[in-house]
Amino acid sequence: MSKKSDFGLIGLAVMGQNLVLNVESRGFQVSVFNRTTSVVDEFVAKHPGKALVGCHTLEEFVQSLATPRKIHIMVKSTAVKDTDRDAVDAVIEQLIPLLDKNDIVIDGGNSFYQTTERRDAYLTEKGLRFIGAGVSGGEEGARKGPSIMPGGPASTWEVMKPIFESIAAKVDGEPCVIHIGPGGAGHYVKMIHNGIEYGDMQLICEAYNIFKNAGFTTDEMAAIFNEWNEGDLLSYLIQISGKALEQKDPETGKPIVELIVDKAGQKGTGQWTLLNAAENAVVISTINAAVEARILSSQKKQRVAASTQLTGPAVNITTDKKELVKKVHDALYASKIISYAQGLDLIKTMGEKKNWGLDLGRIAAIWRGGCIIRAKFLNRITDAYRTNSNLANLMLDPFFKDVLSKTQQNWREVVALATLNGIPVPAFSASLGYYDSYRAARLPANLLQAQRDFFGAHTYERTDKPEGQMFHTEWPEVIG
Ligand SMILES: NC(=O)C1=CN([C@@H]2O[C@H](COP(=O)(O)OP(=O)(O)OC[C@H]3O[C@@H](n4cnc5c(N)ncnc54)[C@H](OP(=O)(O)O)[C@@H]3O)[C@@H](O)[C@H]2O)C=CC1
Ligand SMILES: O=C(CO)[C@H](O)[C@H](O)COP(=O)(O)O
Repeated sequence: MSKKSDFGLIGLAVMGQNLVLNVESRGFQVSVFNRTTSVVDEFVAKHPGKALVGCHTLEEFVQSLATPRKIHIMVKSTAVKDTDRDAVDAVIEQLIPLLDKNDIVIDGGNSFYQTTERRDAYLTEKGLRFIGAGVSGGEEGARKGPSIMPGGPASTWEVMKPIFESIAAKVDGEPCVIHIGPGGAGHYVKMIHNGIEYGDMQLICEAYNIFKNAGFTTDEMAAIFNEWNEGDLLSYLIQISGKALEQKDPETGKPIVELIVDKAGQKGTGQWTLLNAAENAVVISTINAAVEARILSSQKKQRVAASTQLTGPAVNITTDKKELVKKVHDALYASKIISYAQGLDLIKTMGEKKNWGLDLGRIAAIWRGGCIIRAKFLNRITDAYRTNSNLANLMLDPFFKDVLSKTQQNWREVVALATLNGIPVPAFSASLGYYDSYRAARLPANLLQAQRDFFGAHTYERTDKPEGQMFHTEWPEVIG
């Protein structure tokens, strides 16, 4: 073998293959390996003339790479606790004896950030360098330019920067990749990106469900999403929703969306986001609602059985169609802002706790292109944090404050309309509940504190006494 490769990738499934083609297209020679080696042969044969080196063993693969080696692992990740071991660990274990000091191992899969921290410590101890990089954009993004969220030592990032910057999506000439922070910071931010992705998807589905119940045809709904994609809601997920609604089934001629079973899958990143939010006492009610909506959707048999037993109102939506479209647009826009406010609040909280030095403005900027949540309004989020990096909550940025003020009447009407008609809008209403709770100078938690003190002598603070001074009341006995 003459020239050594600049980059190596293990795991030639959909993401791996497309990333390889992307890296190769930027002028790098890439070595590839896959556990099932026939996949290597098929892949290389399918792309004649490209600077690809197909390898049948890991030994051959490692030897084909220039040092320090840059090895990107893109295999199935399933570990959900730092004690779990999965395919990424299996590949790392096989690689370790073959590598030299300072070689770089990158895990580009959707790994849980705590497993990334474990792997980082483990490989560092072995004299190797590790990067846990979240990659978003699906198949198309991987091929044409994803958003990449790498975590790990800044010095290792510097080595990887030329390749990562050349393959990432570009927005206004800026690559959609930055060094997120040390350790598991990159995979952590990717996890929250996915939580936000869940929120966006559920909100779009709730808008669709209202339209459907109001009697809109699938083509009408497609046209609405296509139109929305020209305005404030311009985003990849709105775009693909419009396109999905347009698609007809070749067999029946019916809209394909209406033939798809209403059971949502999920691989885990949304649930991890929920667990992490609970651990850090951060409210992410919109994202929670989105994850739970997928769970309830998957309980199809129970829902079908319950639909014949539990009653609800007959749907009767008489709102003018044009007016309804505007109202739902505003409800979706406002709820989306809340979802991002919550996700970013969680990132901020964890970043501070872990001392990761996260820059929310720069993180929002790399989500503007390449990734699944890419959207026009991420420019506004970027601006908001560039103007005030200490913003307590995205809702308080002047631009978003104004949007929430202007959209809230329609938002409230949509939640009320859906509720009165028995149409579930868990994410729209959770978002509104968050907004109203966050802006309330006084919540009913005073009564809650009284209850706690009543049954458990948990004590409370008083409005007329200094903060931190605790009181207890001798409540009457109620058990006779
Ligand atoms: N699909 C997507 O849109 C996105 C996926 N991701 C993440 O990227 C990673 C790759 O995703 P995707 O391309 O969909 O592929 P999959 O998650 O379906 O993983 C398949 C790949 O993993 C390999 N693999 C599985 N088990 C092992 C093992 N024990 N040892 C070695 N290799 C193994 C397979 O090899 P073999 O061919 O031998 O079975 C194959 O190359 C995942 O972590 C995923 O979560 C991130 C962003 C988007
Ligand atoms: O990471 C991604 C995009 O950013 C993947 O598409 C992810 O697998 C989607 O998650 P889920 O399968 O849980 O819907």
